[in-house]
Amino acid sequence: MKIKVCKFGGSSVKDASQIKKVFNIVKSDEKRRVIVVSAPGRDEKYDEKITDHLLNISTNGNHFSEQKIDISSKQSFETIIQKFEQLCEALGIEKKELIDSLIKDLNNKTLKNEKRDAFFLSRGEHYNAKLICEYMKKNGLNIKLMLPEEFGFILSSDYCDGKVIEKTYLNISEYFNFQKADYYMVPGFYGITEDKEIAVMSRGGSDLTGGELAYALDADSYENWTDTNGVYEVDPRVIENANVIPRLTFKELRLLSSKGFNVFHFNAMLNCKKSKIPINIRSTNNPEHEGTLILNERVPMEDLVGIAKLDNMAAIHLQKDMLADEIGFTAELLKIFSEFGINTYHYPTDKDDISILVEQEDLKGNINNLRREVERRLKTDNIYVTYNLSIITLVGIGLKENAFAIVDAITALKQQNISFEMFDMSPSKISFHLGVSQNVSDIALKTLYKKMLL
Ligand SMILES: Nc1ncnc2c1ncn2[C@@H]1O[C@H](COP(=O)(O)OP(=O)(O)O)[C@@H](O)[C@H]1O
Ligand SMILES: N[C@@H](CC(=O)OP(=O)(O)O)C(=O)O
Repeated sequence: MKIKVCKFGGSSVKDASQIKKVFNIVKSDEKRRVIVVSAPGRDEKYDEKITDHLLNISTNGNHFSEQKIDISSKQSFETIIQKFEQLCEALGIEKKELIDSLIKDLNNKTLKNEKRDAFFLSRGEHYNAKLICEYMKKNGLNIKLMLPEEFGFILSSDYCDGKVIEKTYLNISEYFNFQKADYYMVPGFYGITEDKEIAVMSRGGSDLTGGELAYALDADSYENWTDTNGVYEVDPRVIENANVIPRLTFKELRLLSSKGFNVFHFNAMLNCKKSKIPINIRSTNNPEHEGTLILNERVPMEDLVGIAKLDNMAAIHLQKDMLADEIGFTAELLKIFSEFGINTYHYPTDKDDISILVEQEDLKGNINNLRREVERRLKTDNIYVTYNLSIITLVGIGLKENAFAIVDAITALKQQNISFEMFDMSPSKISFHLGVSQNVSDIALKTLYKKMLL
């Protein structure tokens, strides 16, 4: 029997009643054998994720104070202990050993800088998996806890942005052999470096753990359980009552999730795509719903499947006469951005101009030096920046056959008097991007949704 790997996100394991739902979901399909869990997410009482509280302790309160959130490191410590105590009590788990060990970890004084952050960040998944595994065992499941540090989920030494190392796949296929247990429980998000130190992947990284396990075990499918019925045509926080997209290709979801659909970590699907393992995004709160199925291919019934929006972007405009004739100009420009560690999104260009779209946050404290460096190396005539932009991305493999869809989009915006700052079509012709001022971005999204998807 081919098994299913199931990842339950923070919202699915945030409290005892959610964990009970997880247990029922696991039991209701005999293929669901490998369970990946996140740290507890936000709940009715706590506005911040346990993972953020952990980072707040590691950084001595800086993590929240930088975001102007008034929670001290001591308060984070108390919140975490309270959360795990409550979980143990509500699930009937013996708490002393787990809480003592958690307190010991949270008092760690030996690790420094990134290694310390990574270790603290990982503790939410570590203890939540222990606890949920205990609960499932107590309720009759023959389940074994598989810790990344024990079976060898090996990451590169970028402690807070670790990348999976090839050896991990061999380790998984060797250890997950179902000889001593029927089910395996794995904490997501973290792994261990070759030097045996804890590292984490990027935020949202439990999705990655699930994707890598599904790939290494050649799973039947990878189920990603969250708090929405699937992937909606537009962000449900901006537009209520949008439809769930039943089927999407990997490419479509990758484009949408890199442009604002943060329902799923877009790197988590790379290997599943390679092995044609379908990903099913489903709701723990509504397991009857079939959710969204992500596949290698699908036959498009429509032009457009989804519209994503990415806020807090900035465009850096550069002008220089005949820059397009200078071989290597764009390459050198992008090199400068990469030297500053700034990720670039789009770069519409013309004979004398080029604009580079970046995340606004990345310019903080960098912009003056960046400007000087560009002027020095590329002798530009003028550089200016437009802040507070939003990128609206329209995606669908059907668009390839109907590029005129863009006419409908622009007409709809014109009728609402919404002008746009930038337009760009992807080379694959399955997505196009519109840059609008952020203060009209919600209304622009609603307008496009009504015209093109409703
Ligand atoms: N198009 C979309 N479809 C579904 N959810 C979306 C979309 N865009 C953004 N989201 C957000 O993604 C959230 C789920 O992701 P996340 O909070 O990481 O879940 P989890 O806790 O399960 O890992 C949803 O609650 C929703 O607010
Ligand atoms: N807990 C980690 C990893 C993760 O994947 O979480 P979630 O499933 O809640 O997105 C984070 O907050 O980044």
